[in-house]
Amino acid sequence: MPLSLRSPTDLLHHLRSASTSTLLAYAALLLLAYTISLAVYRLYFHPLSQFPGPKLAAVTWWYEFYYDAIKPGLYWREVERMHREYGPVIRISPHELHLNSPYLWDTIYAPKNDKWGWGIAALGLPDSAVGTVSHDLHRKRRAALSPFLSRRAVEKFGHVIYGNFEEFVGRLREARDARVRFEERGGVVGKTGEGDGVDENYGLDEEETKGVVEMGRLWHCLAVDVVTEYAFARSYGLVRNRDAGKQWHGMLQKVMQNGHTIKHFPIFLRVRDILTALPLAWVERVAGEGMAMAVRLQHNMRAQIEAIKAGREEEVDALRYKTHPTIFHELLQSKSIPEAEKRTERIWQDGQSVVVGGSETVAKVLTHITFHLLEKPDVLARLRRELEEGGFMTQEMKERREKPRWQDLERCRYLAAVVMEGLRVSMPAVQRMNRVLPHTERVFTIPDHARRDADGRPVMREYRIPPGTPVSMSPQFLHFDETIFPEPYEFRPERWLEDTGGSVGGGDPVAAMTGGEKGKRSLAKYIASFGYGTRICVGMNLAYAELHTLVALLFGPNTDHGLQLELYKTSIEDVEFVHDFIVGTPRLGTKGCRVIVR
Ligand code: HEM
Repeated sequence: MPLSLRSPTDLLHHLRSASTSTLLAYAALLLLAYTISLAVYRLYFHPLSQFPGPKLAAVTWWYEFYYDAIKPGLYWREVERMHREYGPVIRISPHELHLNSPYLWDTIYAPKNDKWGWGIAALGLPDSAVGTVSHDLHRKRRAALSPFLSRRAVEKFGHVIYGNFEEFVGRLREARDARVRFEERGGVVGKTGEGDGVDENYGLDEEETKGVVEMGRLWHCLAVDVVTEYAFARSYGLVRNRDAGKQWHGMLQKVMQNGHTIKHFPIFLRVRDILTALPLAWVERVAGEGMAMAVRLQHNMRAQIEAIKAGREEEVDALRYKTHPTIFHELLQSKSIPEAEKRTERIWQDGQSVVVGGSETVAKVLTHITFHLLEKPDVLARLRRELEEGGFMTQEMKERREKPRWQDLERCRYLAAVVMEGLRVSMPAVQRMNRVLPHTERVFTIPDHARRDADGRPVMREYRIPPGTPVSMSPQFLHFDETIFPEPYEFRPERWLEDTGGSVGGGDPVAAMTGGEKGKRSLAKYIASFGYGTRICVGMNLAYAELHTLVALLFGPNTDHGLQLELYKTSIEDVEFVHDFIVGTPRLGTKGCRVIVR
């Protein structure tokens, strides 16, 4: 019988009397109609409909999800392909434009633009400075954080880096001894190819017992130890505790790999909340020791904050700061934020962001530098020569067995160049940096390399970005842009010495990067490893102090550990960035940057 509905009451009556299968059919039809109209809207009527890009990416988030989560971490490659086909401004999802032009970084990141809430929700730290969407609120939160990480503050903490480095050297010595013992039993570890005593089928752990060290993990543990001692006045001790380091590092790799899935389905963040609420023994059983350590860190931070607030941290050993005030003392005393901003539930998030922000990033750069120095003996030799001849250690310092100071080391131009090149190639932060453009149209004119004029020059094009549009840019496109860094895949520190703007070795590297020193921003302004503009990394001073000092301590001629590293079955494919798991990650299945110690 044909359906005749004359009023909404008829419709309701009809639905009430309809069978389940009819209702399901109606629901499916409705869903189909909604999907089709949404697709039509996004393709033809959406404010971004005029921008080029694959139709599927404009219609649905699943396009991005596929490359992010299934491929995984390869959407950046697809975005790179889209730029080649469609030009410098493209639509990469229903709501987001991606821009690729070295000339737009200041335009997008220097103004007071907000972050895009969707883009940073996966971090799970909405009340930390880094997770704050609003520009104005972020300014206050950052002002409270900055003094703790200022240059002056960092200069006083050289001993934190040296102390933890000693533990690191201890681990390298253990590895050397393990190799010697293994070889004494007739095994062979080294670049011997055929007949090598370490079987390719061995896992990393088995290799470790024969003296092979995966430097990515060891640097990571050291970076965690330094940043936790700096921020919470007690080192997490991952270098010393090999198993804990392994668990923690493994957990973090998984969290980073799942970052994109959480971005698309933030509901998974609730799993973290549930885990935090469970007893630690259960967390360990359900999610492993690494996750239990992360939850324990959260509990400790909360307890430390509460104890400081109540003035009773001296009473409990586990909460007492051993050597210096913690990041939480700084935040609780800050005049830059009102009392409401000092609630425990907010400031532990700043504590967490410092651990997350200051560990794998630092480790990634150090791992790349390690690989390239060991792979290029001429670069290593030049570095050692310049450190030797630069006068960074006086005779008295050597006699007193003192360590070189960061303030002095950063004057070594070649060391600074090695660090800058490490920052460029290692891609410690590869995620798209989102900003929402303000509520007025933005217009800019840039070259479109996908279209050429009769003389082969890129055509200049004007782009009008609708108000309120989320836009993003990716550091990897900047760092490997051959118009700025010729032969971009070559690790060539010399390019920084040729830089007429003198980006390196002339003093404060942070000032050089942020344009604080007039005339010192030529090449450095094309480095976005630390982010860019108003949200640039607040931990840069500590990062540079670690990078300069640790490279000089491990590879320089003035230190007394007497150890020599040699790459072990490691090629560029084991370190170079392939997957965007928030930090740049090499091919899946690699055993990482492995060395043996002599
Ligand atoms: C080579 C080392 C490092 C790299 C490559 C790096 C990279 C970055 C990047 C890309 C951002 C901006 C994120 C965004 O736009 O949302 C950032 C922010 C941040 N970093 Fe770092 N970082 C490094 C070292 C550190 C260290 C050592 C610390 C802690 C002591 C730290 C703490 C932070 C914090 C707290 C923020 C948030 C700043 C804000 O939103 O105002 N980072 N970092």
